Order: sequence, then C-alpha cells, then structure tokens
Amino acid sequence: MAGLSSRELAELTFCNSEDQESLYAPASVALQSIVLVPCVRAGTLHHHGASRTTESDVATNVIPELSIVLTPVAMGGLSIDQAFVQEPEHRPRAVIAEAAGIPVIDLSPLAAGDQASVEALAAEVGRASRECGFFVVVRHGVPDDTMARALEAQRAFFAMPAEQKAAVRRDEVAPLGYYESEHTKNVRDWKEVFDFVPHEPPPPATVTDGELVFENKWPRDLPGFREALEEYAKAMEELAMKLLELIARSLGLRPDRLHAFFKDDQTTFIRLNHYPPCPSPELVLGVTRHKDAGALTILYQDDVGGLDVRRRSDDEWVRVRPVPDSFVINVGDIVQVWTNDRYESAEHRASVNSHEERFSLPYFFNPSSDAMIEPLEELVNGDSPPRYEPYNWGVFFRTKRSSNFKKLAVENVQIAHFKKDHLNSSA
Ligand SMILES: O=C(O)CCC(=O)C(=O)O
Ligand SMILES: [Fe+2]
Repeated sequence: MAGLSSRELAELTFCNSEDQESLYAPASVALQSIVLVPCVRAGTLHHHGASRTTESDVATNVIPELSIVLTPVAMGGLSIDQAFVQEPEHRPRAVIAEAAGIPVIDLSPLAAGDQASVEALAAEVGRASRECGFFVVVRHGVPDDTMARALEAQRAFFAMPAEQKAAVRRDEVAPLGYYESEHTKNVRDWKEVFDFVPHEPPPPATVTDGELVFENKWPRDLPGFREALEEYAKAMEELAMKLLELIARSLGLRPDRLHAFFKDDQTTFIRLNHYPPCPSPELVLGVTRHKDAGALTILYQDDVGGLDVRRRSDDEWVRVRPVPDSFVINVGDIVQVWTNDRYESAEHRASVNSHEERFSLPYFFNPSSDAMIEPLEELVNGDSPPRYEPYNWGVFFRTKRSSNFKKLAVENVQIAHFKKDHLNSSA
C-alpha cells in the first residue's frame, strides 16, 4: 500500500466474495495483520458492494514500518496474514535487472542428430550449468498443442470455485492435489498450487507413521483436465531425459550414465502454480527464495514475468525475462552433489505483482526414492575429494516436503547438512 495517494486509497474497494476470502485467508488462519485488499483483476478495481474505506480509516491504521494498513475483518476486506510477510532483508526490491545473462539454448541439434552438434550443445549446457545454474531452452520439441491444452487446463482449474478446489486439497499424508498455504523457508507463499505425479506408485497396504501416499487427486467436473496434464507429463519426461543426457555428456560421461537413478519409482512431480495479484507485492513472495532439491526443473512460465535468480557474481536478484515458447531449466541440488559442486543449484524465487495474475508450471525431475546421492565417482579423485556424504533421496524428500505444510521452528533439511565436516564452514 505504500506509495498510494490518499485519492488512490479512497478509490480502493473491498471484495467480500467468499471464493476470494477463502483463497487468501482460510478461516483457520488467525488474522494478525490485515491489509486492505482490493479485488484487482487485469488492472480493474471492482466494487462488490462491501463498505468503502475512507481516508480516516486508513490514517488511523497505518503501521509505517511494515507499510501495512490494518482494517477490521468485519469490513469484509480480503486479508494477508502475517505468515506471508517476508523479513525486511528478503522482501523483493523494486529494481531488478532483466537477466540478459541467462543463456538461451536452442535444442534443435537433438532432433537433427548430428554427433558434433550434439556435443557442442552439451558443452553449452555444461557452461550454463556451471556459470548460472539456469538456462532457457527453445526449439525443444514439445508440440504446441500439448502446451496449449496443458495451459488451458491450468487456467480452468484455478478458475473453479474454492469448494471445488478444496475437494482435491492435499494433506500431510496425501501430499498431492490442491494447496493454498504452502510455506517455503517457513514463510507462507502468495500462491495456490496443484501437484500431481506422472507415475503413481502402487498404494501401500498399510500406511505407517510418516509415510506419504502419492495418489493423484483429479478434480471432478473438469473435462479433459487429467488427459491434458498426462499428455504434458509425457512430453516433459522425454525432454527431461534429453536434458539429463546432455548434462552427462557435458561432464564427459556416457549419455545414459544417470539413467539408473530414475527407475520405476521416480519421485518426479508436476506443479501448477497460480500467483494471484497481491496488493502488497513488496512485502511478500509467490515463492520464497529457495533452491530446488531434485535433479532438474523444467519450468514453463507465462509472459507476465516474476522469476528471479540470484546472480552468483554479485548476489543481485535478476529477473528471468519470459521468452515465448521456451522452458526455463535449472539444475537442482542433486546435480550439484553429483558434480561435486562443478554445477551449481542457484537460489531463485517468484515475485508477484499488484495488477496481473501469473501462471507457471514446473516439472520437478526427481530420482527414485531409494537412490543414494553422492558425488559421482568419475568426478572425484585425490585432488578433488568428495565434498558430500551420501544421502538417501527418499528420506530427504519426505523430510523436506513435510516442512512445506507449516511454519516450523527448525531449518529445513538441505544439502549443506551433508557437506563433509571440514567443508561446512564454507557451505
Ligand atoms: O513460478 C516460478 O517462476 C518459480 C517456481 C519455483 O521456483 C518452484 O515452484 O520451485
Ligand atoms: Fe523452484
């Protein structure tokens, strides 16, 4: 709200639509700090018949250091719980350079199959993974109509009434489905998501304590949704294997060197992200700064923009400019460990804005749950000893996921915890 003139504040109207109320502030959440939230859709302020604010309402309720405007719940305003508010040092700053530095890589040599061009392509992927941890791929071979169907399904899902989305809500035992209260690094994200797995494992005979049940929850009354996303998942699987082979080649390994990690019980999952417009984008994040824990992430983002990557050279946050018909690829923590820190899993986050909703669609390419992750033996030697202790991916993944559901007093599990003792101070 900071920066709005009193006239603009007086223009704001409140929305008491039940859908939106439950989207932004579930009844179970204690309202500690409340922000006046207009119903903003595509730049238009709608009036939904609730009371209007006045300058005196606003003036008496401003907390200058948080730039938060308090208003009684009874006014029917939408609200942001304190759980969304980032610590001052992690809030997005207004000025972020466009990431001209993120390499854009043309994957068409893969289709042509010429050996020398594939090697040159692998070298490009290697350079990008080493220098940035992020790159954008174009001419990737995913059919346009597969993309179009998936994106339409994504929009249709989030446009459903809250009760229909809640019908496929995930919980701590069954973590797939809809969720609007995810926490990253113990701060609540300004987003709603829908998660599913391309390959459902067989259901366990009995669910033991702490075990997760990866069963997809498909919404009823949304014809074509499941089919569109299953088709998308297949296309992603093909692309992910190609990228994995390029990564292996770029390290001087056999193209199929990493295949065995991705056997039948792969823990890969796909997430549909929806970031609604936010009245105070300077206080929150759609996804808090984090590194992806898996092997590779293949992210589709729409043309709104909001993905920021922490640049290694100066620690600045830079925006990854949306490129039409592309995917953003980032190497995750597992690739960092396999390569013994040659490739880096870069920190990133999603910023939101006050006027436009944003959609993104990540495919998290993750190994089988029994995979042991450690530096690849071909990449370590006397001069370059392993920097990480081996860890079991399934246990790591489960521990990490359970922390996404709520604010915890402890730090999430991360690969730095597996750094060899003598290296820990530099982790
Ligand atoms: O939506 C985005 O741009 C990034 C999402 C992301 O980093 C994630 O879901 O892990
Ligand atoms: Fe991410």
